[in-house]
Amino acid sequence: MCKLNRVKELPAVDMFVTTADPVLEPPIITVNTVLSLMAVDYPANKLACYVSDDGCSPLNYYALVEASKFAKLWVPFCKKYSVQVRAPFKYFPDKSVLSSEIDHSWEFQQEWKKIKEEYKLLSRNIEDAAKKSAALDFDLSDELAVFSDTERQNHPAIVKIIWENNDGLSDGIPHLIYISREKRPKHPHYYKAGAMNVLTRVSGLVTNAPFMLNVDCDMFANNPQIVHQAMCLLLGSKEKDCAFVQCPQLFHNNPTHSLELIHEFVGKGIVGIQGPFYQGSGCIHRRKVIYGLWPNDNEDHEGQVDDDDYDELLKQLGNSNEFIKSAGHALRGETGLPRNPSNSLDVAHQVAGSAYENGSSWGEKVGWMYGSATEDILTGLMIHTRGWRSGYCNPNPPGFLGCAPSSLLAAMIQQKRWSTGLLEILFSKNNPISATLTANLQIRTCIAYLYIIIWGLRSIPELCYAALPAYCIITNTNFLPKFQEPGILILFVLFVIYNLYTLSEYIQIGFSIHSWWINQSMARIITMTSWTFGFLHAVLKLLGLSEVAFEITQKDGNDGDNADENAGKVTFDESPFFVVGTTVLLVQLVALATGLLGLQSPPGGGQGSGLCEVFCSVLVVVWFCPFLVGLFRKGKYGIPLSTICKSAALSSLFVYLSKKIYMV
Ligand SMILES: O=c1ccn([C@@H]2O[C@H](COP(=O)(O)OP(=O)(O)O[C@H]3O[C@H](CO)[C@@H](O)[C@H](O)[C@H]3O)[C@@H](O)[C@H]2O)c(=O)[nH]1
Ligand SMILES: [Mn+2]
Repeated sequence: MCKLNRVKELPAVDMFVTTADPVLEPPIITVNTVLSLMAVDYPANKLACYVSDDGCSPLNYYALVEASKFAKLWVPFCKKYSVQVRAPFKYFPDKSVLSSEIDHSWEFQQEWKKIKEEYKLLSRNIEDAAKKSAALDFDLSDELAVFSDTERQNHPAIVKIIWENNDGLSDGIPHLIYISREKRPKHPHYYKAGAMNVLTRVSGLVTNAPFMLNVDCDMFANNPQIVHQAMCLLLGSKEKDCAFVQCPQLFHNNPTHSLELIHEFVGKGIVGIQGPFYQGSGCIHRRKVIYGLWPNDNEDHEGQVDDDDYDELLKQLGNSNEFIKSAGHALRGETGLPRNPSNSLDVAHQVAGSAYENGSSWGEKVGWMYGSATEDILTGLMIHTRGWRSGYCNPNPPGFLGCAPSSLLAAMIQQKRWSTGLLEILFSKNNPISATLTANLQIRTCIAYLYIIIWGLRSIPELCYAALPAYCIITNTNFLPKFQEPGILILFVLFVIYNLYTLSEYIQIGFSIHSWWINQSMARIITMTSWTFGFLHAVLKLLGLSEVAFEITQKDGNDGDNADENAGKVTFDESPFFVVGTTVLLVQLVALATGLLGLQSPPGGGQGSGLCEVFCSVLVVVWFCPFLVGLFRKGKYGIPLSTICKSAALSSLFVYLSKKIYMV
């Protein structure tokens, strides 16, 4: 355990939650995240929770107001009984808490029941309000009047204090503040990065905590000690050793997600170089680093303030005197006077305005960086580029748990955005290579960044490799040695070693063989579909022909009832991702049928295709099994006829071109 008891007073932490769409991100999810943060084991007067709502949704606001009322029961209950998981949607279904805790008295049982009922009521109220708002029959009471006449992409800034811990009680309930930044059609808003920058500025005015925790709306605090744990790293080392502390992204609805493997076998290695990448959620940043400070800005003058450095930075932060003053405090490590949140509201609206960043360096040198759909990796890279290190916090139980996309389509959209965003970084002037050559990014960290940011490039060779066996079978040629030739042994050994090696990684961390297989198949599908589109999108953006938008991932509601029933079934729609996937499959099927029926072209100069080509083709079919099943299913679990027709046309084109190229 760490030595936080040596610290006289715990520092304040501002906690940020971002949400952007009350349909794709049901408010009850955000509410659970907020409740879990408000209930962490940390003095309540040192915490403030800020929720950014890019959806400008009265429903979200209403849900948070209701949540703040429930928090008055929930937070004391959690602290009194040392509840482990402080997101009610996870806590209440787990009946074992009632039976296993022997010393839990009759009193506990009564309270448990009462609070469970209250949570049910809260969920129901939010659901009812959602139905009304869907029918545009939402009662805009006085409090909600600010939302009238607003459009999602066109509205003034709304900053509202939902709950204020007025008496500064350490065992009270932390402040809860709602922010919907100004949006105007002509002003770019930079998606999540823009939202994070507004959160940074508004919180700078209101509480100005030296540390900022940020989580996505679907990522609840799963370990009530997490803020303490992160502080051990942030306060326990020299500043320059830790610009931010990142908890690995883990998922409550998909514990065997392939990201887990990356954390285990790549992430932990990176920790030993300059520290983990910033992953967008479950991370605590130092405010002054976000304001653009370099590790050596105050190195030589321990305790002394180098005014020139700071003045230079302050110039970049926009033109609100109040905000600059607060940023000055933050950069100098002074806490400033604790303020009453309601006193800062006017300026808060100003810094949440869409024009505030004009002429400043937000998004370029300070704050969350603009220019990539994976703003997290870019922002972390820029911090590492300045020479900072980062810390890794992976307590048991895990600090945060999020929600992985549960449908194939949602995963494909997310992966497309990631691959585009990562390539945007590769193609930008801030890429890791130039960061190593011209700034302070260590060479091994550079390689680690390159390892992930070139993901999207992989789609093209993979598509070629998938096409190759089919091409060979159709044209009766070969790209692999014959079965009886000794050369085949080399390939066979490589194939077996690769698969055994990846399988052993799964087994080492206690995952099943089945999860290995599912992830192998998903990796092939995602690479050939999402990453291809991601790559094309990044190229179009590079050529100035397209803009990259942040398509939000669909999050499932917290009821989880329907989830099990349909688990494992893949749903399809007319999305182009499925056209590519179905085409890859059909091409193999056509090739295999051609081979079986002996319709191949007569062998030319070569030896004709053999068993190895057939094996490769069958392997692709097996990887694309979800599509094969989809061909025969009806309704949403079947591939739509229009998609099959498009894919059939593309496959015919492939066969035609293969024969044509072969003839030439
Ligand atoms: O215009 C926007 C778009 C998104 N978000 C928020 O951004 C977060 C992440 O969005 P999500 O759709 O869940 O994307 P994911 O791909 O699941 O997110 C991962 O990837 C993102 C980009 O790399 C990171 O920002 C996230 O932290 C990381 O969890 C959510 O809280 C959204 O509400 C906004 O606030 N404004
Ligand atoms: Mn997400």
